[in-house]
This record gives sequence, structure tokens and C-alpha cells, in this order.
Amino acid sequence: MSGIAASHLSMCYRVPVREASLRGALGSLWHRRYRQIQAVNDISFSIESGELVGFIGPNGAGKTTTLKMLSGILHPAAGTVSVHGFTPWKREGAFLRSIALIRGSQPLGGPTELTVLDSLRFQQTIYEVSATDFRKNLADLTELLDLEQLLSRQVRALSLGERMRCGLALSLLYRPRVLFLDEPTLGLDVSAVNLIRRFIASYCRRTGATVLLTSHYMVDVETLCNRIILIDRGRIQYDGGLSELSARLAPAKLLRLSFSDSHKIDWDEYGELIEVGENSAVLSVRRELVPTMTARLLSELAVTDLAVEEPPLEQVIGQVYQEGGL
Ligand SMILES: Nc1ncnc2c1ncn2[C@@H]1O[C@H](COP(=O)(O)OP(=O)(O)OP(=O)(O)O)[C@@H](O)[C@H]1O
Repeated sequence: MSGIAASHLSMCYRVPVREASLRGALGSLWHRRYRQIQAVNDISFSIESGELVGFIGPNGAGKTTTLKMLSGILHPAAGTVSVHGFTPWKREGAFLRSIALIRGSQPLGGPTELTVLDSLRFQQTIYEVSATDFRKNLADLTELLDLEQLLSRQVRALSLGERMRCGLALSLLYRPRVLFLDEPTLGLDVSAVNLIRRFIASYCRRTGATVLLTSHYMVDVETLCNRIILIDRGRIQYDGGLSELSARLAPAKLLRLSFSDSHKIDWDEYGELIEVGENSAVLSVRRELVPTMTARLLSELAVTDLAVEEPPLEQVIGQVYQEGGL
């Protein structure tokens, strides 16, 4: 059974047109004009239960709008969605208890004068988590998210990274089976980012959760997902494996090599030199030439180590965003 199935999903926002002049602004009080913004335009995809999929695209592409429709916050203009058998916008209790929408831009809702533990207890009541499950889940989340020192603190006194960790604990206290993660590492420092990434991977391993993750940090996507859906101007441009995307878009691979002799080497013979150290170098080599060049490098130089790598996803995706479309 498909975990998530979206079919011909569209969403249009109707926004008032603001006139620049004072006269126009006054006139628009009587005759308000509107324009349509087609945020999502006829997209279809399905995600298997337990899959972790990256949902990426440039600013304004339609990612958050899609996540809002999948989590039942927005009613689409057209199309159907099934999330583990539920229609999101009916917002049935069983559906709401099986999903979590976690947004890096708004990591933690609710009253900020409560302590973190009080907020978690509040959440326990709302989501009807039994005392036994509460104790067990809280212990797990405290360990995985390193929350021990934060439980007695007031929510309003937390830093951004701490709010994100507590926000995750709050959203996952009731063990949702589907996670919509919208920029979960937004604005966090390196150690917080690493902790959140490890946590997401571990939560998915333990619970078999289905995840749709948006992030502008390609490392998040590369670390956590095998598949990506790329959306641009409301339309899906690519849906498939990460390596296939690189193969399709990047004409070259990277050869990272270490060698023992440091005599002068004419790198142009082998490919485009990206970086060079005393005993190491990185070359960019056209895909079709990789086998030949690898063989030549191994026979002509005193190579001690050689690895063939895909170019960084960041670079590949940057190229798609810049050039628009695939
Ligand atoms: N509440 C709204 N009212 C009107 N237009 C909106 C609203 N929310 C989003 N939009 C517009 O819909 C389009 C898609 O926005 P959306 O937030 O879904 O993009 P996104 O891919 O999540 O972008 P980002 O990466 O910048 O968060 C944009 O043109 C945006 O300006």
C-alpha cells in the first residue's frame, strides 16, 4: 500500500492587488482586484510506506504549499491525496495522530511560559498518549535529542536549536507514522544540524516512518534520502534516485586520488584539475572517459588510493535552479 499518494494536485492562492498610488489604494477599497498565484500545478507522486524522500526546489517552488495540503492544513483547488488511507483535509482525529508537520521556521508552538516538560505533558493530553507510552517515548526522545537539561526550562528561554530539538520531541511524542519535515535544520549550527540529521535517521529506523523532507541544505537530503522529488514553479521536474539525477545532469565525475611521487604531473592529460595538494589531487573527468582515465592514472602514476565520486549534489541542484528545469 502506498504511504502517500497525490494525484493531479493543484493549489491556487487568490491575493488582492495593491495599487501603488494613494488614489488607486482608496479606489481598491470599493473595487478590490485579485490575482491568482498558481503555487502547485497538477502534481502527482506516490511514496511507499517507510520511504524517506527529499522534496526540493528553489524558493517559491510550491514545497510548503504541498506539505500543507498533505498534512490537511490547506484544501487543494484540485486533485486527490491519500496519506496512509486518510484524506488529509478531513482532519480526522486518527489522521492527526498519525502525522506530524514540523517546520524549521516555526519549531515550537504553544504557550511559551510553560516549561518544556509541561508542554510535553500538554501534548500528551491533546494526543491521548497513555502514561506508559508517554514515559517510554519521553525517555527515548530525551536520549536521542539530548533533552535532559532542557526539560525544566521555559520554552521562551530556549535558543533556536534548542527549540527545534524540543519541537521535534513535541511532534514525535505520539509516534506519528508520517513526518512532513519542512526545513528542519534551518538556521542551526553544525552540531545541531548533525544531531537533527542523526535523530531523523534513527527515528525512521526505529519506527519505519514515512518521511517527506524539504531542505535547502543538500547535505540533509543526501544524507537522509535515496530519492528526491524536484519541484519548480509548481510542477514536478524530476522524481527519482539521487545518483540518476547527477548522472543525467552532470557530464563529469570526480576522481579523488593520492599518490606517492610528487614529481611534476601534467594533469591536463587526464582531466580538469579541481584541486591539488602535495600528494593528492581531485580531477573532473567526463563520465565516458572515467574507465580509460582511471586505468591510465593507475598505470602511469604511483597511485596509492583512488576514488570515483559523483559531483556534490549542491552543485548539480544549483545548476538546475539556475538554468531552470531539466
Ligand atoms: N498564503 C499565501 N498567499 C498567497 N500566496 C502564497 C501564500 N503562500 C505561498 N504563496 C505563494 O505560492 C508560491 C509557492 O510558495 P511556497 O511557500 O509553497 O514555496 P516553497 O517552495 O515552500 O518556497 P521556500 O523554499 O521559499 O519556502 C509562491 O509564489 C508564494 O509566494
